[in-house]
Amino acid sequence: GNFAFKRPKYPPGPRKHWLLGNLYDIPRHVDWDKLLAWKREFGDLVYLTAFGKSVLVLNSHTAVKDLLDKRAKNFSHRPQTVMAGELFGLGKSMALFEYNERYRELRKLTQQAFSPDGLRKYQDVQLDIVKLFLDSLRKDPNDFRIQTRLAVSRTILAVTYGMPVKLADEGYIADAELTTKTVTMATFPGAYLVDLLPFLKYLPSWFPGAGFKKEGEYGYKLISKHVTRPFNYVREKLAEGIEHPSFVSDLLSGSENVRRHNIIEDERWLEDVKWAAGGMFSAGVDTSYATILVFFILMARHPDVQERARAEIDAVTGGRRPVTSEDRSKLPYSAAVMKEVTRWHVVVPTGLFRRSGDSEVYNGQLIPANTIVVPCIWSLSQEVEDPERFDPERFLHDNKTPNPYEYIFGFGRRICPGRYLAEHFIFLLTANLLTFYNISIPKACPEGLASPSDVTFTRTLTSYPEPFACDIRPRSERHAEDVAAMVAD
Ligand code: HEM
Repeated sequence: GNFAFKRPKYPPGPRKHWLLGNLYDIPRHVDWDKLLAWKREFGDLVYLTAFGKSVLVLNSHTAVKDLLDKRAKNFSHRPQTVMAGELFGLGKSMALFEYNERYRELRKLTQQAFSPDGLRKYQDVQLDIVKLFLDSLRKDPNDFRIQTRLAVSRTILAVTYGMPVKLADEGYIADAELTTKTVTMATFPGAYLVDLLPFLKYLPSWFPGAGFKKEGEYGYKLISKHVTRPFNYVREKLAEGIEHPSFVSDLLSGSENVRRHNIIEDERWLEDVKWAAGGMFSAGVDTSYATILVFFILMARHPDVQERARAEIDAVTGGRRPVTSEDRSKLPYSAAVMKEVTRWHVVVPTGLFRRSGDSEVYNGQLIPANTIVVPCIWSLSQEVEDPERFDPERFLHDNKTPNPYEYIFGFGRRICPGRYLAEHFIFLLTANLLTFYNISIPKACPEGLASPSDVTFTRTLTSYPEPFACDIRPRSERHAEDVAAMVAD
């Protein structure tokens, strides 16, 4: 036979321009409509190339499982981006860390610290933060977006660094916000020209057009400070013999693994833990915040769902005390609501991109080395009946509907380590919100704010609703008093 001359077959994709390849097909925004159109046209795998770079979009549960789970060894790398990874120094953060032995050690300990067991010790502080949140809505309900973000930020800082709420508010959150903004801008591949043309990084920063280098230097300083300051806070406390439970103190002092390997004072280990911790804020705040905002929107739009969830909660708690972690297993309808919220609008629609290490043949098709792999979580979320309908019922009777918690957090060895924390805190905040407040569509929206009934979503790596208004009122005078009393003592 002539099999020796067979040319490799690449997965299907949009037709390529003779010179530019798919340059103009590669979306500049996270465009889920286009991704879905490709899925309809080309199927589970969609392949694009431009300038010797290749991109593979994965559109089905099977494709994701086959490549990211079963062939994890080859598909757990991240793309290397010059701006974020090199110039900003973010290559040291967990989300961009090179997939190697050092990463795996760090990952293992991180997963222990953020496991349901490891997180139990933060239940009280999370509830305290939720109470402050509820109280803030009593005082100024129109501030709900800022207050949501604040509650999530406080939680991440409390769990990562053991930082008390007051200190977090005064010293750290503003800093962290600025840093997150800078990081976000730099992490969408193609956001900066230097990521397409990496040799540009060798230009001196005074060179015309090399503004990105100045930006890089500015970003690097900003990020280092943001990462170092709270880390030093924990180390100082540890040196004074004060140990607030936290992710960092777990990794620096508590873990048996660390003691066994005698790496506590290893400079490199300190550096790794510092950057792993530093990345939690930008990875955890945006995503959790966006999810809670989607919850507000869907509750305003679906008063019947809201009422039913509330009735379920009241039946368990009596409706006068805050919902706690222990109540969670007794609230199946509320759990279905949260699943459907996360499915209905996937806040990380394209997942975090991966990269293939070596070339690989899958179902007879060639995936070259260094291909950027996009696990299209949005596509997975649409594999249900009538995907645009918001319907928590689909998780109650029909257990054939895939559980969103098994895909919205990513896959395999790089799956989101913060998933249990996110799930738990979002449950606590939303269940308590329903216990004490009614959420509805406002009669009129202030200038510049959309209504929950027609709000649109940003087409960014983490996708949020555009600014919107919501009508949020205590269920009764009595509920308002209960909230006030909760924070008084
Ligand atoms: C609703 C909330 C959240 C969603 C939807 C979410 C989603 C994701 C996704 C899709 C990934 C990519 C995983 C992959 O490559 O397959 C990821 C990674 C990551 N997430 Fe989350 N996340 C959330 C909350 C959090 C929180 C609260 C934290 C921290 C406390 C966190 C920390 C991280 C980190 C460090 C990574 C990088 C993991 C690695 O590359 O090893 N996330 N997340």
